[in-house]
Amino acid sequence: MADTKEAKPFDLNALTAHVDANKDAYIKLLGEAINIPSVSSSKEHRSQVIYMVKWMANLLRESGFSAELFELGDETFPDGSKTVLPPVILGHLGKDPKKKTLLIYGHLDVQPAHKEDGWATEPFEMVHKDGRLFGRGASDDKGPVLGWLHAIQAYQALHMELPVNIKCVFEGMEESGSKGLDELLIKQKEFLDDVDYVCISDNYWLGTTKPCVTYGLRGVCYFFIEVQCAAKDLHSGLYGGSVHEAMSDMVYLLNSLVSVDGRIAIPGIMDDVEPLFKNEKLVYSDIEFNIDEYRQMIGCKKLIHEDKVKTLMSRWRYPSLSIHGIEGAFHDPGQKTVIPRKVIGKFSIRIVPDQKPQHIAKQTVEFLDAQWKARNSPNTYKAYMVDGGNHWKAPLDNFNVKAAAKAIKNVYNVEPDFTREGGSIPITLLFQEMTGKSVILLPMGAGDDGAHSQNEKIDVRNYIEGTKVFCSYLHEIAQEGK
Ligand SMILES: C[C@H](N)C(=O)N[C@@H](Cc1c[nH]cn1)C(=O)O
Ligand SMILES: [Zn+2]
Ligand SMILES: [Zn+2]
Repeated sequence: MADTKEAKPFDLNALTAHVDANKDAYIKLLGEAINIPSVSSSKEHRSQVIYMVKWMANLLRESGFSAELFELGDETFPDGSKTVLPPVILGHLGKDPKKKTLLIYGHLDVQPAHKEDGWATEPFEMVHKDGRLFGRGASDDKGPVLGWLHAIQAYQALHMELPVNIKCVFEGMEESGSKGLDELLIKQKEFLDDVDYVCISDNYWLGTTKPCVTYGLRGVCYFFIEVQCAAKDLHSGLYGGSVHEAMSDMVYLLNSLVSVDGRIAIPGIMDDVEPLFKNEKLVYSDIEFNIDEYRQMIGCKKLIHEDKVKTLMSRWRYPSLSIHGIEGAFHDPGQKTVIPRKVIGKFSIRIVPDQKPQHIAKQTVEFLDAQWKARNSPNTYKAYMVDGGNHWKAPLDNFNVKAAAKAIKNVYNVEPDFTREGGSIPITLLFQEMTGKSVILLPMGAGDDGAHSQNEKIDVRNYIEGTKVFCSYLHEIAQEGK
């Protein structure tokens, strides 16, 4: 926003007071964002994702950003149908050559959600209850994206000069593998030329009380298995016993992938996992993490490992395989007696340094092909990787990490934990490789926010204090060499 008044000196107290005073407006805006069902995985919601991206671009422009929308072309689905991808926002605010340039990234799309999945309230209508803001995307990632905007607006409202030039990349396909984003950034590579630091707020604290700075992510390789047994669904009473059923084949294949204690059965899958470095376990033992609280929070009777270090290592530095669902299978309540004609099994493998998506794809498909051969079913079968996203790990000894830790200390008055994240943000490694600069994750939400789950929420405290952390970080990151 054009500012004719003389700039005031930096004052964190004034910024935090401004954030507190605007709490209600910030909550209202998050409510507007949550009410847009920007689910990237379904064709039906695509217009809503596009609407969400344009909504955000307008907010950025109102705050003085130049925010350009870049089209990514079409997405082709496995059945051959196509739909347009949502555009990506490449924005910038300030081009002062004397200032450093910070790149922030976030996503405006969300995971699917239906009240019938077990939500207490409508997922796309924000509910403010007991200091919590419920709704799909509250923590992942609409709250953090708006937090950045509000932090910048706080500087502007108080006529404090922004300490850094800001660039932003906000996309609408992160929850579906960030389709098209790599290609766009490679094509627009000059956009990243002058970036000095990258900061992403799209993950969560480990627990509910201690803030953290995150230096690693797992990657994700997502697979489909298709099995077809007939031209149409069949009455199981009339046809059962005469047909090789696709669903039985699918259960056999999916069951072959992983053992009860989480061991992935694919031969060679662990070969490229980075060996433990000397005393690595100490890195995890120092982190504040209560294994019983964790177990209770997720509502499990028993975890695979009872031990804190092993659990953290299994979430952060070892691969895992999860089975997500079977498209075409009957899942409604009640008793439908059908033999589905075609089913698509969906599973993913979270990958870690030094595993490579293409190699994982080859090992996995070869394994499934061998299982299929052993099954000796006459049905039609196909297994393939639909998306492969890289892991990311960064050094901790740099100014970006220091600035983030200082910002946390300034606001929360604690030293953060340094964590890795079991989830994935596919574009992170490319930012690091293309800029050659430090990338960090600075989470806003808490470990119990329920991202991707029922009743996702962000606590008002995290939303508001997290915005203050961003205010402070914008100042701290500008201090290098000063
Ligand atoms: C950690 C981040 N907020 C997130 O939820 N990422 C997703 C990304 C993804 C990639 N393919 C599908 N989803 C995740 O880790 O599942
Ligand atoms: Zn996210
Ligand atoms: Zn997510």
